[in-house]
Amino acid sequence: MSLGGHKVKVVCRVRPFLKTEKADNSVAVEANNVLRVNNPRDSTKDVKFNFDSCYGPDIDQATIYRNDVRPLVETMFSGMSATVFCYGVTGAGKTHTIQGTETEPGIIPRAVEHIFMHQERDPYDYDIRISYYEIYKEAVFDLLKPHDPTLAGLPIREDANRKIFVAGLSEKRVTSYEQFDSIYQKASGNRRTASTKLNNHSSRSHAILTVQVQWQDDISVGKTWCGRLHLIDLAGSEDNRRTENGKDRMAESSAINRSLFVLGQVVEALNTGSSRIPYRDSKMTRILQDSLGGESLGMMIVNVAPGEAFLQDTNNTLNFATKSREVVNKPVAHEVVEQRWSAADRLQHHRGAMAGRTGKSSVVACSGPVKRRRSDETMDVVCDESPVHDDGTLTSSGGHPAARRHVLAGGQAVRPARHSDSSIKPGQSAMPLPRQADFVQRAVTAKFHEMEQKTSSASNEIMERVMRIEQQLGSSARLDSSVVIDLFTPATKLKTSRGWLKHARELEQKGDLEKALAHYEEALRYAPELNKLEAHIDKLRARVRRQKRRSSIASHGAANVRVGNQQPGKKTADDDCGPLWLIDGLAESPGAEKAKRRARGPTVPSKPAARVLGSAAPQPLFPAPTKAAVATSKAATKAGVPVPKRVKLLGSSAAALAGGRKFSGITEGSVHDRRISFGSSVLNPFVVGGDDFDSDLQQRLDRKADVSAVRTKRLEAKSSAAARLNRILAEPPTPGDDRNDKDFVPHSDIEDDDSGDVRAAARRRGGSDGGRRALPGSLGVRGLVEQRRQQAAEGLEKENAQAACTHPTAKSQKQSRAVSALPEPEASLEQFNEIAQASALQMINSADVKKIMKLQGIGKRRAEQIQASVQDQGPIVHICDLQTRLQFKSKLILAILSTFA
Ligand SMILES: Nc1ncnc2c1ncn2[C@@H]1O[C@H](COP(=O)(O)OP(=O)(O)OP(=O)(O)O)[C@@H](O)[C@H]1O
Repeated sequence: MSLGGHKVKVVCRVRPFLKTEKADNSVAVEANNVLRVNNPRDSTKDVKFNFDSCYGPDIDQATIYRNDVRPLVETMFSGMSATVFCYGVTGAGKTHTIQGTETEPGIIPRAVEHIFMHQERDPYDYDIRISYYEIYKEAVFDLLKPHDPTLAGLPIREDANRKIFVAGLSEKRVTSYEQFDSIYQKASGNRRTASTKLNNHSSRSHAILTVQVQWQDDISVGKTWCGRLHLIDLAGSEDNRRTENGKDRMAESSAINRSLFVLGQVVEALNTGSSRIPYRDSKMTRILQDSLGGESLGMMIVNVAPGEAFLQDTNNTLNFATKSREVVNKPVAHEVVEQRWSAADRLQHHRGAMAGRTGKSSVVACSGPVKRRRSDETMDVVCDESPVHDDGTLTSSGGHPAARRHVLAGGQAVRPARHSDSSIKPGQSAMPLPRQADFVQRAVTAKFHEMEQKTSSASNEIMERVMRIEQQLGSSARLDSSVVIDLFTPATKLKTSRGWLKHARELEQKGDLEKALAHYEEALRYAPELNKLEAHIDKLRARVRRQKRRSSIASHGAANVRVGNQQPGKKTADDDCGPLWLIDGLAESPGAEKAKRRARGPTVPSKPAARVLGSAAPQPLFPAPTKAAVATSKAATKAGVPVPKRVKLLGSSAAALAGGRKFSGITEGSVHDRRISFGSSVLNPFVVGGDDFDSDLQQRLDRKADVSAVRTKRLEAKSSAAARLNRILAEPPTPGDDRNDKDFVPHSDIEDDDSGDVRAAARRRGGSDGGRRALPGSLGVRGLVEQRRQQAAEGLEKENAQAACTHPTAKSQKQSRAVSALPEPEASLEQFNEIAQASALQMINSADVKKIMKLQGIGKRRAEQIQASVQDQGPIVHICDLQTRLQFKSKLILAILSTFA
């Protein structure tokens, strides 16, 4: 029943200045419906906005409700839907208007109170239900349930009448205002709010409270009417520069602003008559779809914050509100909308109705949507209207749909029982029938009950299926495929299953077993009761496995089946290992293997793999492990010789393959610590092996032993060389005949030498004489040390040669280099160190990166550091200056000195 075009009503409300705000005259209500606002671009000019009503800061909540909201609430009782939503920037007073406070209740409490008052006045029995949800970051959450962060948002759907609803949303039936209030207060606590710079309790979501009233008309009996009221508190648009939102608040804010932007686009599209209205672009507009250009009555309360600070926002809000006034709705009265009820309700109602019909209960009226006048309390709702006249003729039309089911094919009908009449049993007529009709009546009654039961169980099943789906929808955004299958009726499931079966059989006949298997499995999903099919699938699975194994062996070659996770064609380190013979009989116990080996005796082939694979007949293949083999294996394990990981299939598996029999070998396994495991079977390590395996292993062991012997010798040689060098260096200087006067450097000469020469640097080392002391070993020391140096070098060379190391290591080479690069000699270790220091300083003060890098422990970075320091701060006088100037650790300084050691 359409009631013609109806424009969206727009009401403007200006909130009072808050204590923290500075009052001004930038926004003012001029008349009942005119609002004057300073032009934000030119404060000398004003802009005037016209709305259906305008309320200033001094107008209370009751007035607004009485003047504008109450008439809209009344329309519910004509079976219409109405929506009231508050719009405005953050802190403009939306929540205050719609929700209010304890002392100043807002629209929601007033409207609900009004509905209950209306109910008391009315003769009808109203079924009042509420649902309450929020749209937070584009996801819908049920506020009547405690917030569960693991749950995804609820989906928004369209029913058969193209009405939008939230699937899986809970509804609560309320019978008094007090009950509503306690539920509402608790649910409001679940709403997400946060403190921002502009509002201490800023709503971070759009909140929608729906009150649904349903009742049955007593004039047009059988018609159930439903009126709905949606009360919406939209979150406010936010300028993040002003709110100074953090990361979390920003994410919320962008979701809010985006949905409000879409709201603007929807209004624009409606006003311009666009072919596409972008309702679906945001959850909020999707929900408001019916109220903006739909079949609901719509009212928008525009909340405005006064003051210059909000002037720009106020102008934007009012411009949007003006546009919204042009939106036209086409409200209609809604008759019975049972499909909106949750499956649980429908099931409950249905069960109640069925029970009522069979005389088990008379509580239908309390749980179901079908309401009756209070005066009919004791009467079963389905018996209210009889489809038959007293004379047994069929009513041509009308009557409750449920009652219509009482009519039978043969034109006979039964008048169902009234529960108020306890003497009448179910199925019995309330009216006496002619005698000859008794028999017919009984037969008909029996038939009727049979049909009722069938219908009842089918309906129950459908209801239960729908309930399961609704639950799934409520708990997760994704539907399980099994639930989707659950949607089908048994007949559809069987039909679908047959379709899959047909294809599967065709594929099996063609020999495409894998695909056939997949099709059979799919068929089983739809008809899990088919036991034979299950057995067939098992068989087919085994066949597919065998087929795969055969093709794998054919492609890899039976003699070279790899184990482990190696990728075919990719060479790994294991490839270099020798082959590991895998001998068949893994599943057998070690005892049985032993017996077999004993029986075969010494006729073990030396190269079984080659032989067996080349032959068509199976051959005995278990070489008895010789003592030597056992010892070798143990030694190999001990020495950590890498275990070969390549496997060759031998034994009856390979032989069977060669002989054309069914192959039962194993292609997957792992080798660990010389044991090969395949599932639960573990191969005895000593069964693994053949002559060539053992000899290969022995060879490797020998090689390993050689290598370690060489290494030990080399190490010994090195350490003795080092010891020798130390001894030489530690020996005290013995001045003697080798004294060489020309090597004596007079003090004055050194002092004048600023070339950075080692001795000069050594002299500069400090001390009481200021470094002017001549080197103590200068009396012929050079000759002596030169001799020692030569001796050391010779010794080292000799030792190196003795080490019989044909491949000298880098370290020994370095050592030799170090010996040949020994600095100017001196007589004692102390003096030698002095010279080392001087040499190091000489290289350092050269400020040549390449030269500096020759010092041990100095890389390019450090060398550059040193260079920069020398260039900036002058030469380094003492080696310890490196510590103070460049924060070098003493370890590093020692390393530098050791360059010359
Ligand atoms: N008419 C009014 N009378 C008195 N105080 C008001 C009025 N309107 C709003 N306020 C006060 O202004 C402040 C902000 O109001 P409210 O929280 O309702 O704003 P809002 O528009 O819902 O903001 P947000 O969008 O951030 O949730 C509150 O402290 C509220 O008490």
